[in-house]
This record gives sequence, structure tokens and C-alpha cells, in this order.
Amino acid sequence: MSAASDRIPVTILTGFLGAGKSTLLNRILKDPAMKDAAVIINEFGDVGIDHLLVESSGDAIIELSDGCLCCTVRGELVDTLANLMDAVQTGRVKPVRRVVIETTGLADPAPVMQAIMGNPIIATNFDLDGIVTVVDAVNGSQTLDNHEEAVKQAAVADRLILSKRTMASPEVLEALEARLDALNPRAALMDADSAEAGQVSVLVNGLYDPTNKIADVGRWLRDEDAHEAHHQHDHHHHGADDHHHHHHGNDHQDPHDVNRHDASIRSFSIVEDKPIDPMALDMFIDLLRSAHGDKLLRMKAIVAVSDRPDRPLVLHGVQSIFHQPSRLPAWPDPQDRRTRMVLITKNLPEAFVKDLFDAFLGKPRIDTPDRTALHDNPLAVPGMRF
Ligand SMILES: Nc1nc2c(ncn2[C@@H]2O[C@H](COP(=O)(O)OP(=O)(O)OP(=O)(O)O)[C@@H](O)[C@H]2O)c(=O)[nH]1
Repeated sequence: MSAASDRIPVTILTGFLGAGKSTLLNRILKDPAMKDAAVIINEFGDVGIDHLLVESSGDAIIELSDGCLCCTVRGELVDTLANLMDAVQTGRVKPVRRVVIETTGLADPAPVMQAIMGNPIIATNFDLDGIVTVVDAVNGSQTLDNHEEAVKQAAVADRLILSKRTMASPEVLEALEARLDALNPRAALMDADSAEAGQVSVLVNGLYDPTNKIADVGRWLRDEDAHEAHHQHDHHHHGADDHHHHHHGNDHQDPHDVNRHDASIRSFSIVEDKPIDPMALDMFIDLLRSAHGDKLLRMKAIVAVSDRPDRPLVLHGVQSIFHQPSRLPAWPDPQDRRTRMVLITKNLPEAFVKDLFDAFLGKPRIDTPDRTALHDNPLAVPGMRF
């Protein structure tokens, strides 16, 4: 086994949907100390967008395929780390001094940690250095109320980075900080806007020690061990009496189904070839946000807008909060200038959102002749004219 110093430290960067993981990572990637780092990004959604939005000139960004790191692509993570090690050892890539894994917002960090700590080959070459969890100051409390994964992400963190502080009221901040403190009293709490949070040192936590955390964390890890052992023991049998400890979702689904977390949570995408009229886009987003914000866990989009089709618009929505859209100077891939929207929703069906989108674009629909149909839509906002 290698000495601890020979092993490559791995940091897991997690945080609920839209918390600000990619934003933080982009800042940290600018730190010259990150030049020897490899970044592994896991996407939840059927159209890859994240790699377009993470600004890095290097080729050290590895994107895992569709699916969630803690379920369907866990094996892929292990393979990716093993391949990376092999490439470094055989000189095919330059030495890697650090690995950062950005998980999906819905990932349960326990199985990801287990993949690193529990696999003998991986554990020989890599050390889990720590978990950095980004918590959104505005949506944080509500997210903790509603999503067990978010609670886990915060509880296992070595560092908690509070994003969007300036957007939250002092009362909201105080309550969230108290809650995080109760959940994870040992984690250092840091402001995402601070200079410190943009440095590689944020990713350096010292070797991971599960005994440091509150008791529940030990329990989750043990649950995962049990789950893993069960899987190895009984790999092909998933009968009705099969209840292992995986906490979310239906164990009997297709392993390629990315929507495994919770039957009510769906991920889907909208792809549109033609540039979109800015007014129509505005109205679509507005209605989605105002009428269905609570069901919209996350929306990320790169949009070709008809007024400046050469400069795509990037939209980020988290529940009913949409951030100020930003314009990219150019298309990340000039060959592909299609609008791509990825939505993660809870109790908001794909067909409904797609119909709404088509209606705003004035596309003919099978069931309704034109957009006047929206007047009959019980969800139309009163007073809105089309
Ligand atoms: N004001 C403010 N906005 C932020 C901060 N951090 C992130 N944002 C915004 O929040 C939105 C989501 O940020 P991302 O970095 O994409 O979040 P993420 O956690 O990577 O999102 P997923 O990949 O969907 O899970 C973007 O519009 C960011 O600009 C922050 O500290 N302050």
C-alpha cells in the first residue's frame, strides 16, 4: 500500500441542486494551485450542460455519463479513478495532485464516499480528503426540510460553504446557521463570497475520519456497508422480499433510469433548434416560476435568443428563484447552437412543461390549435396576454 503522502487526495464537492457547486468550483479552478487537479463531474439530466458551464481550458475535466453518482454510475466512478491512476502511472497524462468530484445535487454522499474508501484498489491510490458541501442560504432551510439527501450532504461535510448569503435575510441566515451547527457542529462554516472560499485550500480538509461526525453519519455509512454487502452477496436477486438499505427510490427500477431518487422527482430536457423570441422566453420562465416554482427543483439552460443568437443566454433557476441571466461571449461549441434546458422537477410532469413551452413558442400542438388555448389553461396567469 502506498504511503499516505503518495495517495492522491480526493475531495467530494456536494450540495443540493443549484446550491452553487459549479460556481464555487469555477472560482477554485482559477487558483494556480489547481493546475494539476482532475475534476470529475456527474450530471443528472439527459442532456449534458454542466461541462459547458464549467470554465476550464485544460482537458482535466472528466464527465461521468448520465445518471446519479450514488446509484447508477457508482461503478463508473470507480472505473474512472482506476483509469486515471493508470494513465498517470503510464505517463499518458501529467501527474495529478488532486481530484475533485462534483456530485449531482441529489446525490447521497454516503455511497460516493464508500466507493472511494471501500474499494481496495481505489483506496490504495486515492485518499478521501474531505467533503465540501455548498448550502444555499436562501433555500437552505426549506431544502433541509424536504430532502433527506440535503441533510446528509450537510451532515457529512468537513466544510460547509454558505452561498447566496447576501440574498438571505438576517433571520433566515441565523436560523439556517443554527440548524447546520446542530447537524454538523464540527464542520467549518465559510462564506462562499469570501476570498478564502475561492482557493484550493477549501478543498484540503485533512484525511477523512468518519468518527469525527455526529453519530448518524456513522450509521449512514454502516447502512451503505450493509447495502454493499447485500449487493455483492445477492446480486441477481431483486425479488419482492428484497429490501436493502438504499434510502431513496424504487430498488426494482431499470438501473439506467436516472430518475431513481424519488418517484415524484423527474429530470428531463427541452431541446429547441430555432432561436427563441426573448419575450416568449421571458413569459415562459415567468409562468413556470410564479405558478410552479415550488415544484421546480432546478432549471439550467443555455438558450439561443433571437435578438443575439451568437451569444447564448445562461439561465439558472432554483425553486422560484431565478438568477440574473448571463450571456456567454460565444457558444461553447459553435457547431451546436441549440437551446438546451434541463429541468429537475417534483410533481411537475414533463409533458405539461413541454406543452407550456411549445405554447409560448407558438408551436402547433396536436390537441390545441394555437396559443389561444392558453386562455383555457387553468394555470394561465390572470391578466396575461399572448
Ligand atoms: N448571489 C449569489 N449567487 C450564487 C452564489 N452561488 C451560486 N449562485 C448562483 O446560483 C445559481 C446556481 O449555481 P450553480 O453553481 O450552477 O449551482 P450548482 O450547485 O452547481 O447546481 P447543480 O449543478 O444544478 O446542482 C447560478 O445562477 C449562480 O450564479 C452566491 O454565492 N451568490
